[in-house]
Amino acid sequence: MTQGIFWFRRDLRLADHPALERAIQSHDALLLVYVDDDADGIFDASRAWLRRSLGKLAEDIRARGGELHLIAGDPEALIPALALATGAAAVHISALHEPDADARDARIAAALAASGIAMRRAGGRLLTDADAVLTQSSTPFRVFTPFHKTARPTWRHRPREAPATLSGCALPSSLEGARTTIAAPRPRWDSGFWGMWAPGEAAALARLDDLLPRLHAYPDARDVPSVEGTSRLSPHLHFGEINPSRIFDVVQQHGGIGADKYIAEIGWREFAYYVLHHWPSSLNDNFNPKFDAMPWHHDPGQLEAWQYGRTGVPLVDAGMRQLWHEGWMHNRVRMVVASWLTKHMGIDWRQGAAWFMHALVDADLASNTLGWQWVAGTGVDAAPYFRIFNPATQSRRFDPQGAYLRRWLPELRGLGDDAIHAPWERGLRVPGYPVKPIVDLSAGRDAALARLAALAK
Ligand SMILES: Cc1cc2nc3c(=O)[nH]c(=O)nc-3n(C[C@H](O)[C@H](O)[C@H](O)COP(=O)(O)OP(=O)(O)OC[C@H]3O[C@@H](n4cnc5c(N)ncnc54)[C@H](O)[C@@H]3O)c2cc1C
Repeated sequence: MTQGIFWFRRDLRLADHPALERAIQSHDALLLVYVDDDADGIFDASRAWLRRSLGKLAEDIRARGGELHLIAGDPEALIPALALATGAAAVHISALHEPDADARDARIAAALAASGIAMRRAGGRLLTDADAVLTQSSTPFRVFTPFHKTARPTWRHRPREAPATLSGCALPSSLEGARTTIAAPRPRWDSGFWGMWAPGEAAALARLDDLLPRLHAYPDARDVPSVEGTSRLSPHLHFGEINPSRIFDVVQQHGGIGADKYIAEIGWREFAYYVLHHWPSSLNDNFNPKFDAMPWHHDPGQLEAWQYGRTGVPLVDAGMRQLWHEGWMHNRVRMVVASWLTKHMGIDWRQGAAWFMHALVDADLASNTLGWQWVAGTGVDAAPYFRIFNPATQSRRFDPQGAYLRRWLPELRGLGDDAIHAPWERGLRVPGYPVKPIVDLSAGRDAALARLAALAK
């Protein structure tokens, strides 16, 4: 009988799971484990998600006769120890496609190999082979559209049913001391999340089903923050509760208006991982080094006003409060709040990205970094720095009746449909809300352009 280990990470599902399928085919007995490593890049809001997602996965595994063991500690020590204690022939994983995590996996693979144990890595998080999708001169793409045109024809989906049964291997007694549970946040700041979210594979598949009848409206509705115009699949994708190949396949088969636009957004996620793969330093460094000399503004007070939705700019404040209450923010509003922070307030994109990583349930190194560098104008793709969103104009355009603003800023509910976008323009004073924006809109824009001009010299 051969023993194997399946190490779950951000692939918390049972269907469409190439690594799990291979592990089941390779061994008679499979120990299923999740290692809770606080240094694993799982930040606060997403940790609340993780806790519930693991609970659902454990239930799904139990229903098939198996057991998911949750242990805490450093995987570099625990995985080899577990493999030795169980006499495993191989440890199976899905690739994470993040520079630090991949380097750690390579070290674990080397440690296992030294004991004659294999580490078997499969895909399942992405559709694109980053090393195979290149320009005609064999260099990586720097711009989304040609990347997407080249990558999309290579995307494939091979449906895989969830296994009907799973074996229930016990945790070796030498590792009993590492057994853990993930505690609920204290205080329960996440309580607002769960009216909106249901972590787990079944809920991810239900979200995909829910999208299909709305797909025809997606190209326009995706920009309107007051309606459910998008799929809200991002945290499910982040935790691997659904394989993006399934989404691609289902949406492509459904077809019609909206399918291509939706698939292009899945393409942006692919592009984010592609950029991270080819330029791993873009996690911390400006993609364009010209911006290294940017004189970012250091102002903890202003940063905090942005974080807690007290800038006096309704669309920015509504977005930041949605983020705090739901652990998620609409994409259009993410762009506006990020532009406001980096351009009008002149604060380094890395500070905004760090707050998002803390507060988003879909916090994802690749997509978050690409999003911030794109909006800040320091990144890949043709998004110039001098593109500066006017938050009042954006608000009037994408939330004309102020429905989104009224939802998240109850203090402004009594204002008229136009005044609510920029109360200061009419000298309106609303108790409990800033009298004017923390940075004047046109002065902030001029200052941002002046910083750019100084860089160009
Ligand atoms: C500053 C900034 C930070 C961001 N941080 C993150 C993040 O940490 N995690 C994250 O998943 N997305 C991030 N995004 C991208 C995007 O805002 C979210 O993916 C999207 O809002 C999720 O909602 P949805 O699932 O309803 O999207 P839908 O419109 O339904 O799109 C479907 C899927 O496509 C992918 N997608 C859509 N837009 C993008 C995009 N611009 N970049 C990458 N993938 C995209 C997501 O996986 C999404 O779930 C960020 C964008 C910006 C501007």
